[in-house]
Parts: sequence; C-alpha cells; structure tokens
Amino acid sequence: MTGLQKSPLPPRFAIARDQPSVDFRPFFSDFTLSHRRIVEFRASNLSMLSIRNLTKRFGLQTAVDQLSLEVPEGQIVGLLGPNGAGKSTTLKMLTGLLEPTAGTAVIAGHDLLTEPLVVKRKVGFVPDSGAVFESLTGLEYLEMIAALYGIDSQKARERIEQFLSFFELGFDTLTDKLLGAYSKGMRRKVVITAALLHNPTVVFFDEPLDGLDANAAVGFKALIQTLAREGKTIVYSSHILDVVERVCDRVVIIDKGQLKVDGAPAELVREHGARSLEHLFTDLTGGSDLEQRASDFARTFRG
Ligand SMILES: Nc1ncnc2c1ncn2[C@@H]1O[C@H](COP(=O)(O)OP(=O)(O)OP(=O)(O)O)[C@@H](O)[C@H]1O
Repeated sequence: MTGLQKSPLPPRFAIARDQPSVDFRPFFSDFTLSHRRIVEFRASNLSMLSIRNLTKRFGLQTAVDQLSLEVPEGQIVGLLGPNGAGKSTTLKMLTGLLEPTAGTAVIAGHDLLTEPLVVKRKVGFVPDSGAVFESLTGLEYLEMIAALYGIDSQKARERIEQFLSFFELGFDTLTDKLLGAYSKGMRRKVVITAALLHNPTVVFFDEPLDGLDANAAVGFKALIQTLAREGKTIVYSSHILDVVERVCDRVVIIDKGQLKVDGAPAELVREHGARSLEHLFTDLTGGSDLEQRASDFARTFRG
C-alpha cells in the first residue's frame, strides 16, 4: 500500500513556466531523486502531495477547515490567504510540527499520520519565523542539521559549499559569527540552505523572500523554478502576490481555513473577471473596500 492516488487535476495545471535564465542544476546533480522515479510519477500523473480533509482546531477556533488538495510532482503551488487564514498552520501540519485535529496528508506516497518519520525525510521546510539556534555559528547549525538527517559529513560540506556559491557567500561568513548576530537576510539564507540539505522531495516555503535582498530574491526565484523542473514539488506561501503570480503554476487562496479558489493564476483572474490576482484576492477575502477605509482612516488625522 503506497497511499499514492491518481491526481484529479485538470489539464490547465500542466506546467508551463519560462525556463529560468540561471542554471542551478550542477548544485543538485548528486541529489538522489532518481530520474526513473520522476518519469514514473510523470507517466502516471500521481499526486506527490495529497491533502485530505486536513483540519486544525485551537479550542473553539477552526484554523484549518477540511482542506483537500492534490499536487502533482514538479508543480509550484502558491498558498495565499489574508492574515490568520490558516496558511502557517497548514504548513506546520504538513511538516509534522503540529498534529492535525482531523484529516491527513499523503506526501510522496507516505501518510503523515502513520509514517511521520519517513514524511519528515521527504519534506523540507522554511518557516516564516526563521528561528535558528542563535548560539551556533552558521556552519555548526548546518552540520547539525546534516547530522540529524544522517548525511555523511564530507557530502554535507560539499552541499554547504554549493549553497555558499549559489548565494555568493564566502566560507568565513558561516564561521565568524554566531547566528544570533547574523543579519535577517543572512539567517534566511542559512535556513533555506538547511531546508534543502537533505534533498527533500516536497519543499514548503513560508514567506521565503522575507529579508532577502533583491539579488538574492531573484536568485531564489530561479532556484525554486529549477528545483521544480528537477521534479521537486513546491508549496510557496507568501503575501507578495506579484511574485507568486510570476513563479507559481497554480495558486490556492484560503480564507478562515477554507479553500476559496484553486487554479492557474491567469485563468483564475480571467474566470473571475478580476483586473489582477491582487484584485481577485481582495475581492475574495473581504478587502474590497480597502481604499475607502484607508481614506476614511487618513481623514481622522486632519486637524
Ligand atoms: N498555537 C496556536 N494557538 C492558538 N491559536 C493559534 C495557534 N496557532 C495559530 N493560531 C490561530 O490560527 C489562525 C490561523 O493562524 P495562521 O498562523 O495559520 O495564519 P496565517 O494564514 O499563516 O496568517 P499570517 O498571514 O498572518 O501569517 C489564527 O487565528 C491564529 O491566531
């Protein structure tokens, strides 16, 4: 029993991204997601991430409400929603940090509830908090993460150097300070590196661009597109709608824990007769009178 399911995704979710201009494949060439396995997934259109009625309640509040979603291998899905919609709670459940109240998910063929350790090996997570052990250097932190995943120390060092090269950082940036003294963007780069060290099959990003400078952000966007082309499945939660629109094959908007719409960004905008993804988002999530409210609020400052 693999738990793999045929994906019911319609053809409009077929991957149609521009090729990124930077080729990062050499960094991942030794990674173990076998080409044969990717071809098998593609040929059978199997779902790499299958979320089934996932629910989380905190006391009387339902933060995530029977969320169901099928995501095929190699797809980048943008997870959007207003503050408090349940995005982070969803990602925390899918990465084993929070126990669902009900429902489950099958990730790369493994059930989140019955095979939690296998699932943890298959997923990478960049949380929005960017929390790290502040009393370790970047290198100590990355080597600790590599050891937790059982990555051989020489292989771990090679991968760390590949990421340093990708982010155009010198090796001493990982050794000359404790993480508590890193800038926000530097810490983010270490957290992204840590999330990808064990070559996960499915990667969850919660506001990954937060703190990255413009160059690192451009490189990062190209990186996730390359990872998807190499067969990784990516869930990308963000409030930066224009980036989501450009990078993601598909967007899912949730509000109050419930799925509102799901589809390719351009098609959703067209189907709903919206001017842009941003307008669709505000229409769907109750922010359509924002401009009026802003002007009413600003008037309260008049003398
Ligand atoms: N540990 C917790 N205990 C109680 N309530 C929680 C807990 N974690 C999250 N919540 C609540 O669940 C709801 C969803 O929170 P969540 O952090 O998932 O939203 P989000 O969509 O990620 O929001 P944001 O965009 O602001 O980060 C919120 O009302 C939040 O207060």
